[in-house]
Amino acid sequence: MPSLKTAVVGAGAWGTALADLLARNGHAVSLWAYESEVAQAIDEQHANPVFLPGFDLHPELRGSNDLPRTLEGAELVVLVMPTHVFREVLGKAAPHLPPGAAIVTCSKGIEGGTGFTMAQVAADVLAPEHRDHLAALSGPSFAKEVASGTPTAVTVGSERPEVAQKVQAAFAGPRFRVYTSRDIVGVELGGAVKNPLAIAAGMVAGLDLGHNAMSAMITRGLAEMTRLGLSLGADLATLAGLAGLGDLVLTCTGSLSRNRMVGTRLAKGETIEQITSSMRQVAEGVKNTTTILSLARRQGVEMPIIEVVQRVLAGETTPELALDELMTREPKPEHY
Ligand SMILES: NC(=O)C1=CN([C@@H]2O[C@H](COP(=O)(O)OP(=O)(O)OC[C@H]3O[C@@H](n4cnc5c(N)ncnc54)[C@H](O)[C@@H]3O)[C@@H](O)[C@H]2O)C=CC1
Ligand SMILES: O=C(CO)COP(=O)(O)O
Repeated sequence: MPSLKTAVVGAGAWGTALADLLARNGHAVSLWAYESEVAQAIDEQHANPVFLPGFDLHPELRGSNDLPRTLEGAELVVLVMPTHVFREVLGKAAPHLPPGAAIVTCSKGIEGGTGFTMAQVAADVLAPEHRDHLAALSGPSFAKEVASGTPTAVTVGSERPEVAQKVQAAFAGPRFRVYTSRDIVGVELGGAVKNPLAIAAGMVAGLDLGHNAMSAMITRGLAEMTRLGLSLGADLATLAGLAGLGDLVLTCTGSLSRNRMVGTRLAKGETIEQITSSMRQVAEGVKNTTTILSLARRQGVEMPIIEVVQRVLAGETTPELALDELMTREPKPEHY
């Protein structure tokens, strides 16, 4: 793979881990950070003590707080902003995107109001000549594990196979396996929907409800993800793959998940305000539960687990009552 001039936009844990991976793959990477102190630490100390503490970053990785300079001449642009600021930051980046650059979304969520995935937001914001170069990368991938170099496999979706293959080649390495897919909607939807489901799984864990309950939560969560995905044109195989089931299992069972941790803390009696005010990192499920539910209602799709998560987050019920409520819903066939 030839070395690509690469811009990574967003220096949270995931943007930093991906930028480091791309630099290790021999690309010339510039990482834009929203906070100037984060940009400076990346550039000068080769570290991100705020969002990815404890890792030495590649010495050639450049940090910057200047978006136009970060994007100058980029052949690959990797977008990793939290979803609630995605449109705003991309709007600022748009005039500086070089023509022909592959543009990859790596954020996991659905935009409020529009119900768009992040690649759909990008298609909405960007000039028509950029739209043919869009891709989305998603799958079971905790930033800390990717930064440690433990084996990880993800999927990159694009309507254009040549774009997916370019992105695949740029990211792939002996510890980071990348599959391609034409189903960009399915790839993005899996990553978005698993976040509120991981909050539910955290509640199951926090209440010590046992392994049976966790397995039921994951499987019925997958049913909700699948119903919504199919209604939006996603492929069943994508939802059963890395970006769907794979990421759902990881975040529902992995102690590194921020969304799962939110659910566990809710179950232990903290309020959502107490939890979010104690975190600088983003747990996308907190804001995205409502955006996903609105999308589901628009599609006429039932998502009972995500509905109770929304009511717990709104303070309308407790995790105990919410989980009881799920168990006592009207009896029905498993598949309908
Ligand atoms: N951390 C992980 O393991 C993974 C995260 N993701 C996704 O990546 C996206 C980014 O998450 P992380 O990198 O983990 O972030 P993070 O939670 O580590 O850090 C928060 C990020 O938000 C940025 N930020 C806060 N306010 C901002 C504003 N007003 N404008 C622009 N940026 C602002 C911060 O600069 C920082 O980059 C999310 O959608 C997340 O779901 C996807 C896969 C793995
Ligand atoms: O998306 C992730 C792993 O694939 C990270 O999950 P959390 O945002 O819940 O930490």
